[in-house]
Order: sequence, then structure tokens, then C-alpha cells
Amino acid sequence: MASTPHVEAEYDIVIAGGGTSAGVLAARLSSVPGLRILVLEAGPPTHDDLTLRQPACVTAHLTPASQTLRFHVSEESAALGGRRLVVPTAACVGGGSTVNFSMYTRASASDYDDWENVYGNAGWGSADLLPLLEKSETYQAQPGARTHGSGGPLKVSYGGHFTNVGKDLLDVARAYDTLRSSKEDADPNDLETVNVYARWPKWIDGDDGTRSDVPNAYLYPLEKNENLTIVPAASVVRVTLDENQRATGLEFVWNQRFLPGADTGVHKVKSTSLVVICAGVFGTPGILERSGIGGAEVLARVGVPQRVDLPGVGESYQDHNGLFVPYTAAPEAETLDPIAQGNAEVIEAASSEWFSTGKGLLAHNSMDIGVKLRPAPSELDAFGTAFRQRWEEYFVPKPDKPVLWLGAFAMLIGDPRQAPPEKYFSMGYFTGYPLALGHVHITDANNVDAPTDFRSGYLEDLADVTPLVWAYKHTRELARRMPLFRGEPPALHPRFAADSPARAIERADGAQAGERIAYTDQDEKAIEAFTRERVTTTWHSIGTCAMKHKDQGGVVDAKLNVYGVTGLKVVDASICPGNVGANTFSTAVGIAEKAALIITDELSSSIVA
Ligand SMILES: Cc1cc2nc3c(=O)[nH]c(=O)nc-3n(C[C@H](O)[C@H](O)[C@H](O)COP(=O)(O)OP(=O)(O)OC[C@H]3O[C@@H](n4cnc5c(N)ncnc54)[C@H](O)[C@@H]3O)c2cc1C
Repeated sequence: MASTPHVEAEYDIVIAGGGTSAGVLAARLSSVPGLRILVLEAGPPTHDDLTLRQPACVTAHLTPASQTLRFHVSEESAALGGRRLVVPTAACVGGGSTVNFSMYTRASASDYDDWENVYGNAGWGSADLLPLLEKSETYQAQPGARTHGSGGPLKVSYGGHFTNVGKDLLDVARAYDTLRSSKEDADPNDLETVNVYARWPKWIDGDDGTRSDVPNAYLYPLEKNENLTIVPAASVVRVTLDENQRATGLEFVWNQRFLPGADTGVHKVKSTSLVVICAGVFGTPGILERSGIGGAEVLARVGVPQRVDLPGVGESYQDHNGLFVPYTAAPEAETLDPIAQGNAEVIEAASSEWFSTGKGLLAHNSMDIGVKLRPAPSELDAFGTAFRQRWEEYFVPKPDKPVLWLGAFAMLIGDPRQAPPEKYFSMGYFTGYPLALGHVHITDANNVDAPTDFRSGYLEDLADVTPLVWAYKHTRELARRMPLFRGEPPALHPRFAADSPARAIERADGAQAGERIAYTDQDEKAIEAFTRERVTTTWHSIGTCAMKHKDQGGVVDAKLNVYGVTGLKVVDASICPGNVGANTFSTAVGIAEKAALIITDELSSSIVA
């Protein structure tokens, strides 16, 4: 970026953060005639970056030197074998929509119904949100499919290719996992379906093979709208409040990383109607706490005078607990590894196909087949005694909630330095509703780049661990039966005893069609230790400014107003009061579509709180 962008002194609505929810919200609000909207985004612009337009290049942005992500490092955790968890979050115009894995996964109807009925948020049930999810999308994967949209800005397709890795998994699941069904054209994203292995859609435009993200779908078509101003490289420090606890605007600083040489002062911008915070699960609580809105102890620790006592800010952090376990694949496997490894010949061929047809592996995210999985009665014991109570109380009454999501990724997911440059497929699995919670708080009163006080909560409850142990064993049976299977890199699998029948098969000529693997108690312990040592974020953080009653730790009410303040709303994934058993992008879009309706309604009746 060359020079400091121009920011007027005053707008009607000022928005902190320019990611997924902010983009959807700003675009929808900009259709209100005369309403002047400003979006301040801490990260860089993403307009012309081809590695963001080509979905397969996603991993290039997950490196420590990334310009588009920020890395949050948790405190050490005994539940993770003494490790710290590293959670990357988006930090660029477009936010998660622009850097995510493009997996199209929708929540279960009961997830949103819980938001309405369990957490007391009228208007947030599945009957309210489904029409908004439909409005946001054009479902190219199966045009006309029930519960999907046909005229919305975001395009959803199966991507540019159906990999032989995906086809292998579908065939094997059909033959091996007879407790569930396998159907290429089933719809696991209709908010109801579970226990069907099916082809997985992607947030990829089926016509040109580009990532369908919020800037390209919602914002750039409106670039000529003079009432909408998007300013990158502007980090919001805090919300300004008047003596009546009304939000009056934002204070921000230029992000020197993208604007080197810009002045280092704090700038102010006023709002005449409303301040909205859309800075995501880590950013939003930070802005509130630097504004003096939060728990007394947290604010005292960093020396911020308290303006509003709101102990829920930054609490109830949740994600999905996931593992990606790699298996060596045959040379003929269609995987993204050669692209991730920088193989010039493969990249040139894939580029030429992508540019001329919008198809091929560059128009892909490596994930073709997955399942939202619930245990059958005969499997429950194997899910562990620690999980039984959770099953009875939480899952039995809600038959649409998956305990696990699992599927095959046609590439090595993880640090490429951990294995030789071959071809791999990774069996990925995550729990949909982990019990243990964490927190996210600031460590400095003013510095927007200061490290986060972050506790992940991961695997602190044994009921969150035992389903993952089961999933390792289940996905391993599937992987070994796939014709493309060529081995299990021992260093990336549990440390089984050298004489255990469960030990890794380092090299294989093809599928292993024998009996199911028998695990000893010692093997089970090795899988649990492996689970704790290798569990990772699935990038699905939620919940740190929850929409629920204040006395239950809530931060916003059902109209998204921050308790104790007027003229201030939160609109992003941090408001989720309970988890969704799915990747979270679709939910963030739904939240923003709903917020746009709430705000336009309030503007038209001039009662913005
Ligand atoms: C690497 C990765 C892969 C993912 N893969 C998938 C997937 O395949 N499918 C799926 O459904 N979901 C996926 N997700 C999750 C999904 O993208 C997010 O849940 C969703 O985008 C969250 O939207 P949001 O609006 O809450 O936050 P974001 O989109 O993250 O937007 C928050 C924005 O606020 C900005 N910000 C933060 N602090 C400040 C500040 N102080 N001042 C100004 N700006 C600030 C950030 O830079 C960011 O751009 C993935 C996420 C990541 C990071």
C-alpha cells in the first residue's frame, strides 16, 4: 500500500474489522440510500492476490510469515502434553472468507434452535436463519436442491475436479462402514442429514474456479457506491463512549506493517448512528476490553478503567478439536501436494487448465468426501465411558447433531517439513461440540498487536478425548482399505510398541484388506497420548462475546446490542452462544445477514439502541 487512505471525520455507521461478517453487513447496509458506512480493517487489501483467488493455494497463507493471518498462541496445557496451541485467524480484507479452506458445511437445525430456545434469543432459530443462508448463496453443486439458494452472491460448487482420493474413500466407506450409508449425491448440508458419506461442496465458483469470498461476492460489485468506504491497514484500538455510555465512534492506528512510515498517532472517527464490531473471535473482545467493557479483574490487570462491567467478554472460547492424520498415497493419487511443494511442472499444467477452463486441482480444496457422524448403538461403548453421559444428555435428544465430522483431504495437511515430498492423503476428523471452554483476553491497554492471553480449553474434559481416539481408529480402517494407500508415516502416527500388531505399516503396495486392527490397552494409551500431542485448531473459533443473558455470561442481546452501552453492536462469529457442529463460515454469513435485517429495521424506525 502506498499512502495513508483518506478517512472522513464522521460516518453514519462505523464498522471495526473488515472480514466475513463485516463485508456481508456493509454490503447489505449500503443499499440503504444515503447511509454512509466506514469499514476499518487491520489487515492488507486482498484485491489482486492470485494465491487467494485460486482455492488450492490456501496453504501458502498458513506459514509463519503470512501477511493475511495472525497467530494466537495459547498458554501451556497439561491436557495437550504440555503444548501450546497455535490458532491462526484471518487478518486481511475479506477475513476468513478470503483465507479459509472453502469447505461448505452448514450447521444442524437444532444448533440454531438452541440459540433461540436454550439461550433465549428470539428470532435466531433455524426457521429464521435458513432463509438467510439461502439468500446468501447460489448452490451450483445441485441446482434447485431443497434448502439451498439460487440467486445469492456466494457460489457453491463441488470444485474443479473429483479426486480419485475422494472416490476411493466413498467406495471403501460403502463397503466397510455398513452402519452408515454412502451416497455421492446425498446432501449432508440440509441442516438435518447425518451418517451419510457424501460428496462435499466448496465455496468455489463452479464457472471460473475462483474462491467465492465475501469481498468478491458482496463488496467489489459495489465499489462504485460512494456511501461505502473500506479502509485497510487500520487497526481499531477502542470504541469511544460518551458520559451516557453511548458509543460515539472508534479510535484507530495505522498498521505499520502495511503502511510503513505512516504516522503512529491515534485517530478518531465518529458515528452518527451506530458502531459495529466485527473483528472476529479474538479481535472483538480485545476492542471491547480496551474500551473498558469487560470483567473487572481482566481490566484491572492491564490498567484499563472499567466503563461497563461485563465479565462474559472474552470468555466461553470454543473451537472444534481436530486431527489430520497423514497416509502415504500412490503416485497416481490426485493430490494437492505437488502444488504445495512448488512442483513447477505440475503448477504450470494446473495453471493453464485453471486459466482456460476454471477447472482442475487449482479449483479445489483437497476435500471431496466427508460425513457428519453419530455413533450407532453398537459403537457407543467404543466411544468411551467418559462420553456416555454427554451422549445421553446432549446428543440423544437432538438426532441431527453429529458427534464428529470426518473425511479425506487429498494432501498432507500440516507442516510439509514433517514428511518427505511425496503424495499423501490426510484423514481429518473433529468433534462438533467439545465441552471444555477457554478464554481470550488482552494483555495490554493500548497495543493492538500485543499477544493474546489465550486459554484454549482443548481436551480438558475426557469426554472430548475419547471420540477422537475412536475416530483415529475408524479413519485408519478406512484409509488402509483405500486402493491408493501406500503406508503410514510412523512419526506421524501414535507410538505403538514395536511388537504391537497395531504398529504402523511404513510401506505398502496397496490396500490392506485384512481384519480390523486389534488394539491392546497400551495401544489405546498411545492413541490418547497421540491425540493430546497432535490435536489442532480447525480454525472454527466462536463464542467469546456470546449472545445470551448477561447473568449467564452473555455480552450481547438478541438484537446484538452490547449490554450496558447504547449504539454498539457485535456482528461476527464471537456471538455464537453455543457451538455449531460444522465449519463456521456459513454461520458467520448467516449472522451478518440477520444483523443487516435487524439494523435496517431499526434504522427505518429510528430506534438504533
Ligand atoms: C485458515 C482458516 C481456514 C478455515 N477454513 C474454513 C472452511 O473451510 N470452511 C468454513 O466454513 N470455515 C472455515 N474457517 C472459519 C471461517 O472462515 C470463520 O469462522 C469466519 O470467516 C469468521 O468470520 P468473522 O466475521 O467472525 O471473522 P473474520 O472473517 O476473521 O473477520 C475478522 C476481521 O477483523 C479484523 N480485525 C481484528 N481485529 C481488528 C482490529 N483491532 N481492528 C481492525 N480490524 C480487526 C481481522 O483482521 C479480520 O479481517 C476457516 C478459518 C481460517 C482462519
